[in-house]
Amino acid sequence: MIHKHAFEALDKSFKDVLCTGNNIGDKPLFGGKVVVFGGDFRQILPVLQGASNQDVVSSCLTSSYIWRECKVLKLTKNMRLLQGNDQSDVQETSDFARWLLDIGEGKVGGENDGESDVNIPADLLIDDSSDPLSDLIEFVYPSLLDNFGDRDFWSERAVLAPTNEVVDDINNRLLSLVPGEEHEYLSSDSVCQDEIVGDNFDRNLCSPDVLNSLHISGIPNHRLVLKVGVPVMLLRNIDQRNGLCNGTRLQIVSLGRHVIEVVIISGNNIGFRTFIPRLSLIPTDKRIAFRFQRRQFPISVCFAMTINKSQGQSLSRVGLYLKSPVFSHGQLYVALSRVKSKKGLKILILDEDGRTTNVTRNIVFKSIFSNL
Ligand SMILES: Nc1ncnc2c1ncn2[C@@H]1O[C@H](COP(=O)(O)OP(=O)(O)OP(=O)(O)O)[C@@H](O)[C@H]1O
Repeated sequence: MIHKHAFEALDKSFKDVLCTGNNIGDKPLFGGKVVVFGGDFRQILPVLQGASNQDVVSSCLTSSYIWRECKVLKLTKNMRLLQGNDQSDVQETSDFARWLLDIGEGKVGGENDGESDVNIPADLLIDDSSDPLSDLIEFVYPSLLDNFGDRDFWSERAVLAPTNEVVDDINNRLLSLVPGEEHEYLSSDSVCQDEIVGDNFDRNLCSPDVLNSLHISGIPNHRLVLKVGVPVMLLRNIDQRNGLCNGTRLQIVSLGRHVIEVVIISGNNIGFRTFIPRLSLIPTDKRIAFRFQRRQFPISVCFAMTINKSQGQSLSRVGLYLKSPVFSHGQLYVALSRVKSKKGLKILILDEDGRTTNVTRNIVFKSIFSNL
């Protein structure tokens, strides 16, 4: 979800462009233009590092002066679930849709202050078996080797997990299973020049080895290993008109030295073939005390993806792997609500001892709903 400051900046720009006079208080909101916002406050709220629950809620549109002048209209049908089910499933679909809303609003798991343990129904769980993770992967990607060449097979399925670490493990596991020669692409990392000029910058703190070892959300890893045919996700907006946006899923067609040929497998332009170049990417993570740039292909393997990255996607098969529980508002709801049918969802939950369980954590900052 977008920070309220983005909407407030847009409001002020519209007022500057469309209104006369110097007193901003006299100018109508958005310069008098009607603006339609779309969103779901059950989903993940703005990501603010190190912020308290209250800071996060305060960063939302509902805490802005704009909200006082908004009229709220509510959508009542889950179109995603209506698409993926036939008439025989009406009751099951309606019960599942209601359960999803209850998860999103923190009504499952009894009275709580925003964090609760919820019991997941048995028919959604991967049963205890000798290798439950393999069972989850087999559910999402059945007969992987037989289907490897089929583009449609990759377009509507994913394993989801809360953290990048778990996602990387699953991606590496699946990459090693699929046929084909591995191509390794190493990034070139360097500290941005403006950090160094005229400063007592300690270069030893950020040697190439240190920079290469950084794993940062939204930035491809230093070492990117790919094979022809694997699904990858684009990590930057490259060409929105042709459907090449942050989050678009692609399949590798060929692996060159300087460019990678891909075909789009999700979004508006499925089937479009194009080339992805290396880009210089600068992380915005405030936990890193200096600015550096990584020159790398802006893609990551996406057999598995983080729950945050899955926002906006509609999938026919989802395997939710909760090796550790979710850690922020809306993540469980987003993960569970990506599927087009209940049949397309399986969940594997591990407890602290690594044993399968049916209980997991749900986090809902309930104060976000107070202004709606
Ligand atoms: N009016 C409609 N008729 C038929 N299908 C629809 C309609 N509206 C949405 N859908 C389908 O429902 C799915 C979800 O739509 P969309 O991604 O626009 O919703 P959303 O509110 O952005 O979802 P989310 O925020 O949960 O990602 C899509 O597969 C879309 O094709």
